[in-house]
Amino acid sequence: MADVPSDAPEHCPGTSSDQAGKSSACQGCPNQNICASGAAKAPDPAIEEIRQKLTTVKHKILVLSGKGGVGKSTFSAHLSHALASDDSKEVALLDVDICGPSIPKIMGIEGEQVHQSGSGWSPVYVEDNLAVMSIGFLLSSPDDAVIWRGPKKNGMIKQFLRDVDWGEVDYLIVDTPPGTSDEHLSIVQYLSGAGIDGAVIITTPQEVSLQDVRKEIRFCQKVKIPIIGVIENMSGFVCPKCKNTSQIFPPTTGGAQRMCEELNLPLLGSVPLDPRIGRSCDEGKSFLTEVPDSPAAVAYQNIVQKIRDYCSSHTTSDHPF
Ligand SMILES: Nc1ncnc2c1ncn2[C@@H]1O[C@H](COP(=O)(O)OP(=O)(O)OP(=O)(O)O)[C@@H](O)[C@H]1O
Repeated sequence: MADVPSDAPEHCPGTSSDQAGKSSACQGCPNQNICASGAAKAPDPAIEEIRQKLTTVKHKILVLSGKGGVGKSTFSAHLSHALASDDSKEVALLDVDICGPSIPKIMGIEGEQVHQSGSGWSPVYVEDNLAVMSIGFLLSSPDDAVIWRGPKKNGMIKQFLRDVDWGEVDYLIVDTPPGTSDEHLSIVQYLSGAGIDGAVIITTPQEVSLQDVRKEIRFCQKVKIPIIGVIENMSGFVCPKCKNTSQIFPPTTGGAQRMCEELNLPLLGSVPLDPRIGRSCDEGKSFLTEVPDSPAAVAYQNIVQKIRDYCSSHTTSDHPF
């Protein structure tokens, strides 16, 4: 069968079969989730429509984490702010955390509405050169719960990529939910034509987070997304008075560094824990402009520079799916 992957188990039903990912032969196969999601089936015509739509978007970056609450949305927001601080760059931030959209709050645009224009949905602008799209803008209240199964989430992500009037964009940052869920499979599937520059993976120094990050790394390798690098967030606490650093999560200090060395991945940097980050996020303000000289803001800026450098030295077509 033409659609049986080379690493398939015996009696694999094939990626385009209705039984893909569901038959007894699929149990234990590393491709099971991808096949069951339908992502491996015959290409959806939307992939080509999205490819055409996103020809005006230069760089597409995914922000991933194994665990929730490790600072992924916070980083996505600050990466977007930092990139948009260069007025010559157009930046877009897409929140595909369908069930827990926190980007509108962090970006200070909670309660905003998206509008339909002749060329699609208009995103919400934080600055002239910083556009945001999130399901949070489509809910009647921030407390509304989105309880959707995979196909509905898939449809929403398709619409975000195909029907939003993104315009000319230098960087599209995609904030994802934790783990490797339906949203990840959808985004990978729908961007397979347009291409993804790479993924930034966020972890905390704790072993529980590092363990899940290894799964995230394997996911990227499996779906052939280049990994730009790993960020260790909440990495120590710098006392604002004495400037000494305390490790909050001993004895795992340096865990991300060791994991990166072992897996031959770049560690983009470590961002210390700073309670002012949470405060800025709650107030919808950029921590980078609120406390620009803090060790955490400096760490963010250094990391963002590495991501800029990565994007300018890679083109998406270097990494065809
Ligand atoms: N370096 C940091 N220092 C202090 N607080 C931080 C730091 N990074 C993130 N936070 C705070 O940690 C909390 C979780 O961050 P965030 O919502 O970005 O995590 P997440 O990984 O996106 O979570 P989820 O996947 O569940 O949406 C937030 O309250 C945020 O303000």
